[in-house]
Amino acid sequence: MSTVAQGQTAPFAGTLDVLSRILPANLLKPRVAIVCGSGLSTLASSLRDVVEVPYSSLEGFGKSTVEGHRSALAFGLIGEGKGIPVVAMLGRFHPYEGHSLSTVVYPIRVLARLGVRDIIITNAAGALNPNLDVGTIVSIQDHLALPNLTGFNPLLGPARPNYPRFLPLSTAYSRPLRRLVFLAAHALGLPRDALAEGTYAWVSGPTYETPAEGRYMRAAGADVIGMSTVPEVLAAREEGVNVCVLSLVTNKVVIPEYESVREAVEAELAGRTVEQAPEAELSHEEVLSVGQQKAGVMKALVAKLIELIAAEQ
Ligand SMILES: O=P(O)(O)O[C@@H]1C[C@H](O)[C@@H](CO)O1
Ligand SMILES: Nc1nc2[nH]cnc2c(=O)[nH]1
Repeated sequence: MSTVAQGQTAPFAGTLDVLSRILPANLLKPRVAIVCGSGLSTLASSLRDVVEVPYSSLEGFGKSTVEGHRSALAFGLIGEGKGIPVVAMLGRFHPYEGHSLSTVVYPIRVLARLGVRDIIITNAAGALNPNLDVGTIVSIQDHLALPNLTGFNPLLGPARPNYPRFLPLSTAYSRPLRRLVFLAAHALGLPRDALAEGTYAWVSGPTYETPAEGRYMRAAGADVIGMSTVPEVLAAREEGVNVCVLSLVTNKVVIPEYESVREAVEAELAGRTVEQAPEAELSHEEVLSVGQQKAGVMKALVAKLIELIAAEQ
């Protein structure tokens, strides 16, 4: 197995050939794809008649090395009767793992070639908007990607036949799919504040934000922040696939008011004590544990959304 270097011709024929030999006919042409974010691989447990294909058997696929991500595609059916064929990526690739941007988006391009028309991309994210509580699902309506604006973009490279040179992104997050997300939440009877709308900021990671960085991204208009998703959105749009992104808020980004250590020391020297707020630090364990605890609502929402997508055909 080799991954896809920037500028290298992607090995689609080999990947598709392996899949066509492994999968039964009713699973080979999935209509909808799900990308499972950190701690969210249980989203695929709504599928039945599942066939799992490890990434290690697929040329061009990398290995997910982040805890909470599995290295396999799961093909299966959702819904009653004949069912809707769906494929789930049980884990994704992040650039901070050392994967090239071409490897990060290669699975998305493969899914498009299998016939996927709608992709539901999920992630675990930190809330910058103080009104978003942990456990809220945010339907993403836009993104803010400093890496894209400063030269780290999966679409960089020579123009290719049949692909737009300048991809417009003003409608990247499908309004028809966002409508169905809110209808799905209504059908499930979710409380109003379980689902919000907002803008996702993409950062490369693997460091979490400093307070100043968090404050900056919030001031720039972002509601949640994470280390994935946007490269996948770009590749999906370039392939002509409709995109829906759901972020699960696993933590609030810590943006404290600065407390002066100088004033605390001066008070101490003067024999007074000054109360200082406890300092907080985020960990991936916290992200995963919240993701796993709250995955149930996300799973129900994604399954209902897929049923509504199929019903609109
Ligand atoms: O793959 P996602 O975006 O769900 O994972 C988030 C972002 C980082 O990869 C990781 C940080 O805890 O979780
Ligand atoms: N950058 C970033 N990614 C996250 N993924 C989950 N939580 C966070 C966060 O607070 N910041």
